[in-house]
Amino acid sequence: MTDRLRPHRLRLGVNIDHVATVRNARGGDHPDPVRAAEIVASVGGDGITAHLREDRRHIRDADLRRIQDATDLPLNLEMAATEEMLEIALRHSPHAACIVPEKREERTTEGGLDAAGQHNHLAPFVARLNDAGIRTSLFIEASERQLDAAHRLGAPVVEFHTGEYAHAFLDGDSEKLASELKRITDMAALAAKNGIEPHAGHGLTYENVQPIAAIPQIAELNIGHYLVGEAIFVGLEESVRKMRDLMDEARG
Ligand SMILES: CC(=O)[C@@H](O)[C@H](O)COP(=O)(O)O
Ligand SMILES: NCC(=O)COP(=O)(O)O
Repeated sequence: MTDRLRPHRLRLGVNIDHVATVRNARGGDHPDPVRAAEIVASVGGDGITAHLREDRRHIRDADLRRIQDATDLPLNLEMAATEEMLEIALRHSPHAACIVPEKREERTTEGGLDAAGQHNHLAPFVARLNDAGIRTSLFIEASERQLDAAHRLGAPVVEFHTGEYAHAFLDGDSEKLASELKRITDMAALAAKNGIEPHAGHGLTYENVQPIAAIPQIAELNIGHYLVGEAIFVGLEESVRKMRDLMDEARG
């Protein structure tokens, strides 16, 4: 059996946003995120993730169709819960859409979506994406309250924001790291028990990925900034391949 057909293989979605960040720095068309998507496909990545931010600071509208045309890999579109983004998602019909919180002035996605506090706002977005056959995911903190809200909203997938875990790792705060890992581990088990597929991502690196990858219920990791950063030194093929190997090693 080839690796990609293994029943419980942890999927790697590669977020190519920051290839577009570098492109946009000079306003031209190099480096092209489409070329990155093709490389990800050639080295066994399982999906492409792209966050079309409202301010278009990296991925732009035209990139989406070009990515979809260039590879057969499933596209996971990260999007804010706005009418504009919903219309774009419905028009492009990606394999998956992950609803993320978005603040115009933030440097990156700072926390999880408040699915519990925004139930009434989010419900029509989840319903319309689900109705269109797009696998809807909510990018939430690993907490019982948010997971329960995702369940009530009818989201088939959640992605746990691993930013706090990644910060604790960087800070060398072993107590916080252990409690973040426990929180994600416990919530992954609860999600799976409730029939929700748990994913994880944000701030994952070669150094911190394995404890997260080892959580048995987690079906997919979405990793971007670090892989693109490493690619500057070793190339995207090599950075994706090494991440893949580390994930496989963690799963045993
Ligand atoms: C939601 C999320 O975590 C990703 O979108 C990722 O962080 C890349 O985009 P930004 O760097 O713009 O947040
Ligand atoms: N949803 C998380 C993601 O797509 C990638 O986050 P990062 O690795 O760029 O921090």
